Amino acid sequence: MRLIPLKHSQEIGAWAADYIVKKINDFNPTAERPFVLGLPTGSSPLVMYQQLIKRYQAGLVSFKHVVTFNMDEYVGIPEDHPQSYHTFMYQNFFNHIDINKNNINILDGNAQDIVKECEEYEAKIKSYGKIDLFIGGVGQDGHIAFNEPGSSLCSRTRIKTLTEDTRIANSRFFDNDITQVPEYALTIGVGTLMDAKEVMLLISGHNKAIALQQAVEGAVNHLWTVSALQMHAKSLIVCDEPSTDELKVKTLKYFKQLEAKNLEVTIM
Ligand SMILES: N[C@@H]1[C@@H](O)[C@H](O)[C@@H](COP(=O)(O)O)O[C@@H]1O
Repeated sequence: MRLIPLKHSQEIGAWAADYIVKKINDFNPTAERPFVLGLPTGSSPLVMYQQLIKRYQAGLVSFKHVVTFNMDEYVGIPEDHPQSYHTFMYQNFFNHIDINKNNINILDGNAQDIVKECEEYEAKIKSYGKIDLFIGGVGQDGHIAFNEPGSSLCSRTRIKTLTEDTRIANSRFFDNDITQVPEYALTIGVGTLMDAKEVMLLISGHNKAIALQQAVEGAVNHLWTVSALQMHAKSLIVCDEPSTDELKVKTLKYFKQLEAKNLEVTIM
């Protein structure tokens, strides 16, 4: 695992955007060989999307040959609901870049046959081989996508019941009214995420400090599904200072030293 400790949350978005742009450009995607990107919603990736749009507008990157798979979607709210993840993605990203609409994949939370919907999502991901880079955030309780505490660390795309904690946290987007927050969501599984070639998480704010601590210093544990990343061959966490409040001083120093060394190698 690589940990990139930055000072402010704004820096996370710029760092992540630069990383993604480099990955896409190095890959040099074509229609026959697209770059496959896994994407999250939430407040954590917002600056990253803004920065990606800026880089697209500046001609630094094209999404023409990029295929995307979103992590999750609420069940039971219309696709055009202001808080659906469909709406979020189009408003904050897809409407502003040159992505081919046929290359966008988001789970349908209103599918008649949920099991089929989830199986087809998994099959579609597999049809591309592997997701090249999956980006995510983390919930305060350590969930990735909507893999709530106790989710199997081998889980695949399926329906999940949202915990009270998650519904309270997400009620800020629903007039602070928990009764408006859906009770279920479709989500990729921890196993689906782990299959990606690379995973990058964006973590900011003091309210995520325990989740980050569990991700980096805790034992691999289904109660903190984010900790599964310790078993991933190529994972990366980009975080800000407040989110590192629960890490040991020694841990933080160690990762900072590693990054300083990385920089030295790059400069040389
Ligand atoms: N399903 C999403 C997660 O994918 C996201 O990581 C989490 C944190 O969101 P935020 O970045 O707004 O704190 O919220 C939701 O639960």
